[in-house]
This record gives sequence, C-alpha cells and structure tokens, in this order.
Amino acid sequence: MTDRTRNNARAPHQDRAPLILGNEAGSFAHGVLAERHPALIRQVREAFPYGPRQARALDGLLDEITGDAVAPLPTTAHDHRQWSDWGREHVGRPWFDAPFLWAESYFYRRLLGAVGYFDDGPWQGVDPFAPFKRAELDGTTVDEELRALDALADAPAEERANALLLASLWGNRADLGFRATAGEPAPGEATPGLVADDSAALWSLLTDAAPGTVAVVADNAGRELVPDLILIDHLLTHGLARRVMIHVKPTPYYVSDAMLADVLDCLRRLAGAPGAAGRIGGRLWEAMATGQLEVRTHPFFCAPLPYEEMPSDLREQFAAARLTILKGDLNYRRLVGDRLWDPTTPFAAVTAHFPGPVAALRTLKSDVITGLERGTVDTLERSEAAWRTSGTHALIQVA
Ligand SMILES: O=P(O)(O)OC[C@@]1(O)O[C@H](CO)[C@@H](O)[C@@H]1O
Repeated sequence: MTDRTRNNARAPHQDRAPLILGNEAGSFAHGVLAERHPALIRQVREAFPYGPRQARALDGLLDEITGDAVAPLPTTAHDHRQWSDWGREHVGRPWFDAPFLWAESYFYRRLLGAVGYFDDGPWQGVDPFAPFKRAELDGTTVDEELRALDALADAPAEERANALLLASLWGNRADLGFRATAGEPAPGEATPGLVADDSAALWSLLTDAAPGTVAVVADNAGRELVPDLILIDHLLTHGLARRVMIHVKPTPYYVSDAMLADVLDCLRRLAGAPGAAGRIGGRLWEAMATGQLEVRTHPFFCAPLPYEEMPSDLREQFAAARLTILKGDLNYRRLVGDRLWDPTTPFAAVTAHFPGPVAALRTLKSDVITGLERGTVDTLERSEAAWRTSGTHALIQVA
C-alpha cells in the first residue's frame, strides 16, 4: 500500500470551496450551458442526415436545455437507474441550477440518446462528433506537426523529452468543444505560458533504472492524442515506462474526447506519415500488438463524478501505476473537484484521495485552479481577465 492509498481522508479544504453551478449569468459555466451546448446540437444536426425521429429528439433537447427543467432518461434506457440515482437532486429542476460537471455530463448522455447512439438499429454506435474529429485529424496542421518531428529526431534526449511533454500539454488546446460557439476565438491565440511547472518532478518519477507501468488518461482525440501517443512512444523506447495503459472514453463525450476508434485513427495517421512520425507509428502499432501499450476504458470516464468517487477497480489500476498522467481540463476538474478553489490551495491536498502519484497536464479552460503561488495569481489577475478559461495558459502539476 502506498502512502497515498492510506491517505484517503478528505482534503481539509474540500468542504470549503463552493461547487461550480451553471446559474450565475456571465460565468463561464453559464456560457457553456446557454451558448455552447445549443450551438453543438445545431452542428451535430447539420453534420448528419438524421431522420425525423432523431431531428425531433434533437430539437426537443434544444428546447429543454434552453428553457425547461431537466428531464429523466426514458425508463427503457440501459443506464436509466444509474442516471436517476446520479440525478436525484437535479431532474425536474432547471438545467442551470445543477452542478456544472453534472449538467455537462448529462447533456452529452442526452445528446447520444437523441441521435439513437444506444438504440438497436443502424445508427447504433455512430459517433455524432466523428466528422469534426476526422476533419481535424486529416487537416494540414497535423501534417506540419508530424513533419516537425524530423527536426527533433537528433536532439539530445532531455531536450527531446521536454519538447514532447510540452507538445502533449499544448495539444490540449486543440479541443473541439471550444469551437462549438460561433465567433468564440480559438484558444491559445495569445502567448502561451505555464502557470505551474512540475515537469522536473514528473521526470523524476520515470526512471529507466526500474521502469514501471504508466497510466495515461487521455482527453481529446486528433491534435491532442497524436502528441500523447508520441510521448508514450518516447517513454517506451527510452525505457522510462515498461508498459503504458492509455485510458479512453467508452462513448462519445465532450465533442472531441478520445475513444478506441480515435486511438486507431491516430495510429494509422502516424504509421502512414513519412519520416520520424511514420517510425513512431510503426513502433506504437507493434507495442499494441505485444501489449506494451494497452488501451483501456471504463464507464466511470463518462460519469458526472469527481475522481475522488472512482470505483475500486479503477482505483486499483491507478494505484498500481508508477505514475498516472491525467490530460486536459475536464480530468483536472474531476481530479481536484469542480469547485471555486482559492487558487493557492495546495494541489497535493486536493489530490490526496488519488491512489498513486498523479500528474496533471492541462491548458486552462475553466474556472477551476489550484496549486498556484500567490505572486503568480496576482500577476495573472493583473494581466488578463480570461486567463482561467481562454486556453492561453497551461500547467504541469505533480503530487
Ligand atoms: O477536457 P478538455 O478537453 O481539456 O476541456 C473540456 C472543456 O472544454 O469542456 C468544458 C466546457 O464544455 C470546459 O470545462 C473545458 O474547458
């Protein structure tokens, strides 16, 4: 048992920070529920020739999220009981009054229901976000990013490692959910900056003397997952990890979140590229075949719950890992709790529930933040109003 598995007590700060709700006009959370979600329904509706039943269901969902109370899942849904349990306090009440994390998660579940994702029939399992993910992965930006690997091939190992870590970190900017609202600027257009950098601690946990299993909890597909996979290749080929488990979502979620199909698309994209990228793709393909790289999934990854409440089977997997790397903003919100923390609240305190060493690689795209120095917070507050949500800043935090 590690110190962390013993330390399952609630962090002392846990009850003091308020949960983020969607009902504060002008807040980031309110904007997501009021603007981003309706825009997303319209985009999905246009991206497929859905039949009248699906179109009606999407229109109904649009009406519901913009005005009506939260409706339950139909009693015939496979996960009806689970969601009625999770939604006991929210169903029948305004969408905006629910916790932001719950409302977003339930929105994606309802969207999948509207397009018939779980129903018997030809639309079963058709990812409503696939056209957006595919367009991004096929784009020329990915070609450029893959070509840049050739220049890195001869760089000293440490320089290469740090460049790949940063590429994986900043890959999190390419989040298609961000693009759902027309006119919203693409994230990260301003000069990027790290607000916390524990990269030295991260590398110190990964030693080639006694490499262990590394868990990577993936976030977005495409332009985020490609650099994640490249980083994983680096860990495996340099003996910094004996095995890597990459955890992905079981169903479509938050627009661009990665599923197994997306991992396969990215591997094909890499393997089909010329130069260093193609060699990396070939090695990863082989690593999948030998089990050195394993894709895993779990229903909890689409649950509206913080990691503190993860089930024991997942907890055991993370406890067994030398390091778990959690990618992206949503994983961060679920790791520390979707709360309005004082930004100087220690990261180690709010992640004490996590069963093993954990690293967060995240660009800042929501109000949640912990573990900052007071001076950093003061500088950020003076310099830019939207530093928490615009994706212009990022962090590497380790505990
Ligand atoms: O987890 P990711 O992909 O980095 O970000 C997901 C995200 O864009 O979705 C939410 C809004 O829908 C935000 O909290 C968050 O920024």
